[in-house]
Amino acid sequence: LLVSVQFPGNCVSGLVIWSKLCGADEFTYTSSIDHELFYINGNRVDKVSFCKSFEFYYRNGCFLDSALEEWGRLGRNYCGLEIYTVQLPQGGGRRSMRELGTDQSSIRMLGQRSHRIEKNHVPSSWVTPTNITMVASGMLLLFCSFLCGWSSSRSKETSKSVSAMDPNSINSVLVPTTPIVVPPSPRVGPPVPLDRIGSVHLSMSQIVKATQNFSPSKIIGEGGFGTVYKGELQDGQVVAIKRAKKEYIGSQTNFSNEVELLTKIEHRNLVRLLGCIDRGNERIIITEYFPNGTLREHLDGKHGKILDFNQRLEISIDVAHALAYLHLYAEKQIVHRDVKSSNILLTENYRAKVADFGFARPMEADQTSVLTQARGTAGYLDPEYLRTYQLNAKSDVFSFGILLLEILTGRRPVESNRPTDERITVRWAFAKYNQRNMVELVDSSIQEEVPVEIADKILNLAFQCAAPSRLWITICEQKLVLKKGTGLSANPGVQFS
Ligand SMILES: Nc1ncnc2c1ncn2[C@@H]1O[C@H](COP(=O)(O)OP(=O)(O)OP(=O)(O)O)[C@@H](O)[C@H]1O
Repeated sequence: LLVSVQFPGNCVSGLVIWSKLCGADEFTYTSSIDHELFYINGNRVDKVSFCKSFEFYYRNGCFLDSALEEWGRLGRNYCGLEIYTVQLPQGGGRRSMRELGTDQSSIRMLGQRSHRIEKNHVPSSWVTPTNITMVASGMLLLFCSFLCGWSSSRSKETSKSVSAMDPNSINSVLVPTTPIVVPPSPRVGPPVPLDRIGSVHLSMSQIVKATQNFSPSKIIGEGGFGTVYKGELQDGQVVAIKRAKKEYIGSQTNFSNEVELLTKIEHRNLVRLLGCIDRGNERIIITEYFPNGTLREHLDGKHGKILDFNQRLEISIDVAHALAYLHLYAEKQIVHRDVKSSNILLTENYRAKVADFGFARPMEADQTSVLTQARGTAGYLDPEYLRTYQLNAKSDVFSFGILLLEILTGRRPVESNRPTDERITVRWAFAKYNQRNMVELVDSSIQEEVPVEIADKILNLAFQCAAPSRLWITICEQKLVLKKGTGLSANPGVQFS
């Protein structure tokens, strides 16, 4: 939901947004003859940060048409975005502040220039402890590790996004599908030599040989920051070789630092780093190879066979175990920052391996959160992290909640081709859940019957994890930890307590 506010004097305007996905933020702009000032939640920010945040919210459909229209009418389109708004028929979709106030939200005036929605962000049904005894024999979160060097390429200030326009929709938005990066933060740790890291020590010429000189026929995937090749080593071992694009190789890379960190991490649900090369213009990571591809590909039906419900539960548990390891048991706590279905690789037996640690961030002992640039992928990003840049493990918990919804529904976190009110999966699912419409919630491609009580528990957990406030995410996180070794069972109906 979004409320647009015009302030007196024609020189100040603001946007206040609230949504389950996006959280609450106030965007304020002031101008006088010789300067412009930008604020987010009352804090002065530079124009670049302001526009990046604004753009993110806009692209995720967090703004309501009426507010954008107001913003545009005031001539506040400073961020170079083309704002699309379409009048809804019969007045639907235009909601005034007053309407919002009577519609579950109460609005508190914080002063002439500042309005904030004080709605209880989490519907009460999300937080009833008895609702969820659930989950997770390891639905603990947070994963681990490695993919060393991606960090390096990603530590550069790159903001890559793929735009998907849906001109037929009520409110066309641009949806970034690859990781977004907001302002930079200092990196930690000195670089270390990489030569002997991992169990596979290859020279560049051996890599060239294993990939047939990076032959296009050996490409198994393309990410935002590099190309992944299938490589066959001299001893017959098949590996995945990820080669960073040249444009992401910079001098300030912390590639080696991260490699060193990630090699200390080992868990059966984490993709194993086998080796790295950081020489000249090359940043290469060698990992285990998984012929079964990514979870997202399976949810999209790209591998033919559809994942059954049991397999989906196993995968959820595996990811939870991986995250629990990263957050609780690794030498240093590690926040992955990019938990998503396309970063979950599947083994031949459909067990999950969390991959892609390019954004992963180690936390120092006793450090509960760290101020850092917002990184991750749209749709999976913890709104509080986005708002405050304070990163902690709860951001991964949030992403895990979104992932659970993906696994159960088969939908992507943001479905840009659907009608506006169905586009954000967590909102859509929560609405259906409140209507007790379980049939529509469960992926229709699942052939077997899904026990309603199990689907209910998964959803309940997902909503607690993907709550807009960390207060509620904490509840989810604690439950997952307390429930370690119990709860979610891959054998539906037997042990899902
Ligand atoms: N170890 C692996 N085994 C098999 N396939 C892999 C492996 N690693 C990556 N891939 C394939 O390569 C694709 C690209 O992976 P990569 O990690 O570079 O990008 P991504 O995570 O999809 O995108 P981004 O890096 O932009 O988030 C994956 O989607 C997957 O299909």
